[in-house]
Amino acid sequence: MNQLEVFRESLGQCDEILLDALLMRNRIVEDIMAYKEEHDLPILQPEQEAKQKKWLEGRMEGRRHKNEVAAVFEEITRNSKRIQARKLFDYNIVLIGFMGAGKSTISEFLKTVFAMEVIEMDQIIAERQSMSISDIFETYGEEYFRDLETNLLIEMQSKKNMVISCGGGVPMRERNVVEMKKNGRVVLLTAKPETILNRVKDNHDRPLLEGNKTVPFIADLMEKRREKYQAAADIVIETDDKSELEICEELVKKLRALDSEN
Ligand SMILES: Nc1ncnc2c1ncn2[C@@H]1O[C@H](COP(=O)(O)OP(=O)(O)OP(=O)(O)O)[C@@H](O)[C@H]1O
Ligand SMILES: O=C(O)C1=C[C@@H](O)[C@@H](O)[C@H](O)C1
Ligand SMILES: [Mg+2]
Repeated sequence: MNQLEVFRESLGQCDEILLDALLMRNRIVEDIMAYKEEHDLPILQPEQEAKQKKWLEGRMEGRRHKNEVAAVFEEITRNSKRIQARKLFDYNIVLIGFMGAGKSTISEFLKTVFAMEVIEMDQIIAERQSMSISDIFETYGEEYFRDLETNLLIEMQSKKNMVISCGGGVPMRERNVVEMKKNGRVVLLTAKPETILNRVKDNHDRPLLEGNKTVPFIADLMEKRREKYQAAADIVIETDDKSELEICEELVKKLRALDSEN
């Protein structure tokens, strides 16, 4: 064997070790999940991730290839999250609820903790049409916009493990509810009108609320939509005075309970 062949042989041995370690790590991730479920422990423990990051920084301090190694570990962490998410949910999670209920916030949190992909329906529709939602309403009318929503929900049926953050009016059309349920569990986020007002008062991106930022207006519109939202929901989560972590933990628990019934 010449020197080059010796190096390649050694590299191959390193890859074998890495491969075995990765397979073992992935199995342990699944075991941890199963243990947490069995013992009714919180699935989400973000402090663990922070601990692992700190450990790596300590171990790599002043060493060569620090950034390269950090990038590999980031990817390993992301993949562990994906493994967890796939084990927990083999469908899409569809978030519905009133403006300001926290659909986008909780979607982003699910993306962080489970590395799930997020579809912001309003954003995708606006991007694809190269128009703002208000302009689509003004130019083509609400029916046209609702058709775009229906088509996007149908498109999402071929995907798995996505978080779909719906526009506030999506569940108002019955067909949309039928389509979202074909490959998704529907999570209704609720909040009291006072909470909603508090959350949206300084924001100007919600045309329906512009000039109407009062508790009576929000309560009235909420009441008009309540029945349809409730009818669409597989699970409901009240979000008042709860952190993102608490809401997501409740979401995981309730969805798992629902899945074990079916
Ligand atoms: N659980 C929470 N606790 C405190 N603040 C929250 C919570 N959830 C969301 N918020 C805040 O409320 C505001 C509105 O939340 P978000 O944009 O996620 O609502 P949304 O349901 O996506 O609204 P829209 O239907 O208009 O898109 C944001 O500023 C967000 O930071
Ligand atoms: O509540 C609604 O009817 C809407 C909410 C927004 O997300 C947009 O989808 C649009 O402005 C309609
Ligand atoms: Mg949103």
